[in-house]
Amino acid sequence: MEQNWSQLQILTNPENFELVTNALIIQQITGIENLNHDRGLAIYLPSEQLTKDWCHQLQITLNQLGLTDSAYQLQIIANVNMHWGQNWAPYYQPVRISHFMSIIPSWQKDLVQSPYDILMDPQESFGSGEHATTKLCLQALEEVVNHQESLIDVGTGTGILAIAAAKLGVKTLYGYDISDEAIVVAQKNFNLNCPQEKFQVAINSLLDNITNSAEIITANMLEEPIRALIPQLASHLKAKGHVIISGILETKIANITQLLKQEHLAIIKTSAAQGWGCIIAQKERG
Ligand SMILES: C[S@@+](CC[C@H](N)C(=O)[O-])C[C@H]1O[C@@H](n2cnc3c(N)ncnc32)[C@H](O)[C@@H]1O
Repeated sequence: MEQNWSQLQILTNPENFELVTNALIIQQITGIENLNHDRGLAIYLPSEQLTKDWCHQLQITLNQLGLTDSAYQLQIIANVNMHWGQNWAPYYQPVRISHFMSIIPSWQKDLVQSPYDILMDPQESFGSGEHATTKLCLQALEEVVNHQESLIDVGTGTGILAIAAAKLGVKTLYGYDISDEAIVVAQKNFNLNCPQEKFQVAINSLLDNITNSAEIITANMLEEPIRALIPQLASHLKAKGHVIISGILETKIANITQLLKQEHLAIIKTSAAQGWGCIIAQKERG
């Protein structure tokens, strides 16, 4: 039977995006996209799941996180994909990441133009390329990847960063996530894009009990897990290895760079888009 999906739009100012993202993650939602012109954030849920009770619970969570009712507006667009691949299509156009990399919805394979283009099912987990933090990490990967052998992607989500790294030439890829849904989706997307490469994906929080190291570590997560991850980074990075961090607000870049420096990671570059920040840092010594 065909699944009906509805879109929930949370209309609010960009300075509230992190709080709304936190609330959605608490509600077990990871597939979050920015609405055009930064009008707010949107998610998709099976229509029968997107009930008034569900929205009420979200309002309670938003409230607990400090967002008052007047700061946002919820709007439901019912049954957006009556026909899979037709009604989704207006919402998910290819997302241009750089001169030679785009994210293409998996049902529009014919739009793939470059070997670096990535196919994605955007509805599945956070990491469809729509979000500024994912774009910033992908752009950072293009700058950093240069014949390295291995990459660890913490909070892999759809696996999008590991896929991009594999396409850019990294040979051994590891992805970790606390969500079992993400693990399945990441592996599926990886196989769709890079069937010939190896991707070891596992459920794990941060890098707890992980013994392997890599030349690049990517982590696009909220500020709290990023802060918890920073002390672990150096020991999982090979000599002169790079970390790419995003998911933090642009206003928090200075705080996070400070923590990275304390772990002897030198700041190579910071960038920002739509209020979100991204940091590239490098291990100073082996
Ligand atoms: C913002 S999404 C990023 C997805 C993808 N890497 C990207 O760049 O688009 C964050 C992901 O981190 C995962 N996550 C959150 N806390 C985590 C933790 N402590 N350890 C591992 N993964 C975590 C979430 O389940 C989610 O899939």
